[in-house]
Amino acid sequence: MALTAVVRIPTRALLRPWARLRDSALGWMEPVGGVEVSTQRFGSQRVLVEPASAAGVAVMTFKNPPVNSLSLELLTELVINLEKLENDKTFRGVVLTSDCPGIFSAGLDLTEICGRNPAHYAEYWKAVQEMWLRLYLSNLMLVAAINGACPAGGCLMSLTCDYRVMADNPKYAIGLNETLLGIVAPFWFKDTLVNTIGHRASERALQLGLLFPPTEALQVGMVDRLVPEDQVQSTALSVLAQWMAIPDHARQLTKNMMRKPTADGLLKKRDEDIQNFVSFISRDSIQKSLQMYLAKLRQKKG
Ligand SMILES: CCCC/C=C\CC(=O)SCCNC(=O)CCNC(=O)[C@H](O)C(C)(C)COP(=O)(O)OP(=O)(O)OC[C@H]1O[C@@H](n2cnc3c(N)ncnc32)[C@H](O)[C@@H]1OP(=O)(O)O
Repeated sequence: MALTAVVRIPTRALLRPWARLRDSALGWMEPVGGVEVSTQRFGSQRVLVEPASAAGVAVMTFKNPPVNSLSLELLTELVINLEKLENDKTFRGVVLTSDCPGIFSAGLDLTEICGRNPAHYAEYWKAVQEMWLRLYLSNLMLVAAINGACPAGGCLMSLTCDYRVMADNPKYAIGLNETLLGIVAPFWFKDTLVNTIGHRASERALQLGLLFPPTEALQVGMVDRLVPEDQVQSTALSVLAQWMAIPDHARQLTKNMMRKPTADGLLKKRDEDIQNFVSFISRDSIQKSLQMYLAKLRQKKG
């Protein structure tokens, strides 16, 4: 990895993220225009990737202030950087964490699913699906270092990891709170939760839109370990060190055996899932609910 070189990601690809993904897969780069990305950190504007001091480990830090909402850009950069890590065979494990104080991720960016047109909803949902599929089926060992609030899509992202370490701060909460917004978590969100905490606990958590404080999240199995806030990342790294002792091929095949049936559920009907999302989110009643929720969030300060 070069230490100082700067590469440029083409502006057109930022505007058309799927073109950019394809271009990235082909190793295509444009020499002029676009966004500067330092290969020193391997990352991009909203997703920093730094090699950890332990060999084979990287830390992926989300930096999309103020709340790390999962905008189209963040989702795209996440997938691109994950792909780069997977292609670079020196990396075996990644810690996912946040640069936004007190917030891991606020979940889906509500401005992406509110007041836009059907084509945008379809493009956005495809990006959400892609994020989930890539993380959920990743051959890398993924550990979430949850250093703040972790609702909805943020929780989903952490649930794709192999292990979750959360800051033991009662101000933070984690869960799939979609029903509180008047929306319904899709079947693959539900499946991911069921695979983590079981059917009965998921049924209750999903219907009530529960956001669990850390102690309850640990009890229900939504996170694996609580530590003081300043030890979240170091603990995640030491967990990874333990997982690294397992031979990769055996662990990867096992992970795939456990997760593939769930991922196949979406892979078999991606287009149908996009259509369902677009028609659901475009309903007037749903748009009204989302607008009211956003307005409440914005009023909090006033
Ligand atoms: C079929 C549909 C399926 C959909 C599936 C998935 C659902 C989702 O993921 S929807 C998103 C659900 N997310 C939430 O409910 C979290 C909402 N946010 C919060 O609870 C708080 O913001 C949070 C605890 C994360 C942080 O609190 P604070 O530190 O107090 O920050 P503020 O609340 O003041 O927020 C700052 C700023 O950010 C805007 N914001 C917050 N969340 C989002 C979001 N998810 N998307 C877009 N924007 C968000 C908030 O409105 C504030 O904006 P300004 O007022 O303009 O500064």
